Amino acid sequence: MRRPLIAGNWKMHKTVRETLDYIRRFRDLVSGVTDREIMIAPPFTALYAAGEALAGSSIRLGAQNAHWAEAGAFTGEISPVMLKECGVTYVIIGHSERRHIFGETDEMICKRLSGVMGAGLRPILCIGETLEEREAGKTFEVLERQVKAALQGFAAEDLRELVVAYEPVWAIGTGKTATPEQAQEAQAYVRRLLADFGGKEFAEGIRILYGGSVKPENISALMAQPDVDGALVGGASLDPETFARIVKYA
Ligand SMILES: O=C[C@H](O)COP(=O)(O)O
Repeated sequence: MRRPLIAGNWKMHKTVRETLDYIRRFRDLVSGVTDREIMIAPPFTALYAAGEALAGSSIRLGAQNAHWAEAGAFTGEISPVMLKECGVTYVIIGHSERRHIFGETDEMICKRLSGVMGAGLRPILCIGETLEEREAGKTFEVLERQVKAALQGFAAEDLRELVVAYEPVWAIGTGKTATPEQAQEAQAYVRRLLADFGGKEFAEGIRILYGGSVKPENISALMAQPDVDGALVGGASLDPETFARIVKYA
């Protein structure tokens, strides 16, 4: 049985002070929740303070990206070791905004994944097709390319902590959520790709999240799908009350 993971990706939102206010309210709102894992990923600048504010709580801290090296001449990048020091557990890798706005390639994403794994952190690998690719009937082809490229060179036994997030690009920040059936179809396919990579047992143990305009109103129907093991929530994770409602979906 895969334990659900409800993760909030704040993107480039919230100062340190706003992060601390949020955590104070959010901790109380989700204090009774034990049957699912919760994660928030504030911007880098707020991670250290967030890590301290989350001490003693079961809410996990996430980062929105990581470089593959421990240290070096990589202006503007943050290493997995630095994130670990802040109390980070999960790292989002290959988010569509990194791929499409900042030109991150499948090759870079594979290297970032390796840095994250090497530091003992848990990667959340984001994949997903654009609207154009979906309309051209290329969804499965894109997912296959992204999964294979990211996992190239890894052994399945090293990837037991991997989380995959299926985020159709057309559903991100658009208010246009994939239907539960669309999410299930794509995520069942991703699980088949994972089985091809590391065997059925490996694939059955990997959590696959859905991301793209998740809200309190649509989370339950998405979570009812057999291959939807959680959610990666953007906009609706910015308000603690709204995110707590998503976390507490029935
Ligand atoms: O990482 C989160 C996704 O990009 C979804 O964002 P959204 O919930 O604002 O559509």
